[in-house]
Amino acid sequence: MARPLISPSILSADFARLGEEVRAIDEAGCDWIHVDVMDGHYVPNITIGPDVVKALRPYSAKTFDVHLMVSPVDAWIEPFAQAGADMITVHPEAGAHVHRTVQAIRNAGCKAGISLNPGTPAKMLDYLLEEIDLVLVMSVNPGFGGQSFIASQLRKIAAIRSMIDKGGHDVLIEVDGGVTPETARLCVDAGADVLVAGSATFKGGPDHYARNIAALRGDGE
Ligand SMILES: O=C(CO)[C@@H](O)[C@H](O)COP(=O)(O)O
Repeated sequence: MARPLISPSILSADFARLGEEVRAIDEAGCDWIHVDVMDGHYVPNITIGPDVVKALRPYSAKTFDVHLMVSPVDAWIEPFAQAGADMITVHPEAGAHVHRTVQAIRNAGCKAGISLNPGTPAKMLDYLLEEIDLVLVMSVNPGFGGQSFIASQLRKIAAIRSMIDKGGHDVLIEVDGGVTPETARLCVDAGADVLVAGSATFKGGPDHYARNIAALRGDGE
C-alpha cells in the first residue's frame, strides 16, 4: 500500500508524563504529533489548552497537528498558533463563518484543516478546498479515544479524494478514529494520506511505539 504519514493522538498517552511521551513517539518514528483539544461544549470531554501545547513544543520538532474540537473556535486560533501549532484543524459547525476561520488560521502562520464529523457530508468542502491544506475525516464521533471505526467513512474518503484530484488541489486527507493496522489499509486504499491513531500507537507502552507505528504505516508489506 502507499505509505501514509502517521500522526499519533496524544489523547491516549500517559498524561502524567506527556513531554516524555511526545519525545518517545518522535523517536519511535512518527511523522506528526496529533493534539486533540476538547472544550466540554462542542464535544463531551475536556483535554488540553495552549499552555500545554507550549510546554510540549520543546519535546519534538515534528509537525504539531492541532485538532480544535472547540466552539466558538475563532478566539482560540491565535493562542494555539502562538503556542507552536503548525497545522490547525477546525470543524465547520464550530463557528459562524468557516471560510473566515480558515483564512485566520493561515494569517496566523499555520496550515489550515477542516474536519468532517461522521454525519457531515463531503459536499461541505465544495468552496473550501482552495483555502485549506488538509481535510480531517472523523471515522468516530469526536470526544473520546478507543472507539470503533465507522466503515461508512471510507466512502467519504474516496469522495474527497476524487474532489481533490479532479480539482487539482494540494490538500491532504487525514483520517482519525478507530485506526488500527487493519483499518489503516482500508483508509489508504480509499485515498487517505495521513492516519491519526491513539490507542493503536500507545498500546503496550513505550517499548512498543516503534513497532506500533511501523504496523500502522504498513512497513514491511
Ligand atoms: O479526536 C479524536 C477523538 O475525538 C481521536 O484523535 C481519538 O483520540 C483517536 O483515538 P483512537 O480511536 O485512535 O483510540
